[in-house]
Amino acid sequence: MIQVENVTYGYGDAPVLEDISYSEQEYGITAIWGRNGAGKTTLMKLLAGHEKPSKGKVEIMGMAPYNHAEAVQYVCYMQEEHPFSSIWSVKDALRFGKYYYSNWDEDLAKRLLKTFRLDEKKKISKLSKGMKSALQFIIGISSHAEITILDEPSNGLDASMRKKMYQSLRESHEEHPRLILLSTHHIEEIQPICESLVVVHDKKVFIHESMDEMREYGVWLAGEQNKIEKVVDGLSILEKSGLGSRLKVMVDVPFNDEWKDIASHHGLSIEKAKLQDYLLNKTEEAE
Ligand SMILES: Nc1ncnc2c1ncn2[C@@H]1O[C@H](COP(=O)(O)OP(=O)(O)OP(=O)(O)O)[C@@H](O)[C@H]1O
Repeated sequence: MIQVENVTYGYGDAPVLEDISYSEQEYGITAIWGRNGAGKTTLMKLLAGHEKPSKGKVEIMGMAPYNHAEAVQYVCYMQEEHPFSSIWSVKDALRFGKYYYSNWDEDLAKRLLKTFRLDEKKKISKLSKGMKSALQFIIGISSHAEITILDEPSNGLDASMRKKMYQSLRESHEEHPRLILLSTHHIEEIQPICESLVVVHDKKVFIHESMDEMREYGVWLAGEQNKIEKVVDGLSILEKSGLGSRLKVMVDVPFNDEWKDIASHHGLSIEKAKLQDYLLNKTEEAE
């Protein structure tokens, strides 16, 4: 569905993404995570055909999306601050969605307006940041586009609205499976509804893994310093803190029965690290 081969792209001389290769061949929800300025939006723009790679090849359904109407008909790309016309109302934006996306689900759009308490008559220019995000999300998800790309859909939404968003996303995807790519800084919250994870870091697609796999990684071990040092010898330590003779370390291993047995055997406490903390450490380690 998506094929990126040896792509380099930058806005000036320095590349933002360099020689990246990445593909998605199955339906599912993929979260794209990375530090500020890592290049998530840039990757999404390349996929949506808004930018042309300086080197390499981007393909959507076997076609290069840049300046290619046939290819982009499969794509709905909702930018972070989507440039709606300032005179449009919410209703106008939905009318645009209905006109533009051939698989548009009007019932879903209407239902989601109620879920997010959006008034159809309200001018988009008068919406709060969170309400605008909700509108963009509603259009993105109601498009039923084969490839739906959402840039920071939860931007500005409060915790309760984010919860509603994740739930609607999962339900809609289960009813109409498709490929949904979304960038996020709320990885901890969104990971339960995602099939896979892409991490953009250091100009590369640094990680592309199934979420089931990623959820397992990152283990906190705590206990007596000498015991910890013995157990983690030769392993990748992602974070370390100590107090007196006690040590706490995050290790780059899976949280599984084997590690629970090792910890119990050495009298150490063991805990799963949060995915967000694990990724922050992994990307720091790689710097
Ligand atoms: N239109 C532009 N002109 C020049 N530089 C740009 C432009 N858009 C992005 N950049 C630069 O490209 C880099 C990647 O930006 P991008 O928006 O893709 O990152 P991001 O991962 O989406 O970041 P964030 O999480 O902060 O939204 C940054 O250094 C940014 O300053």
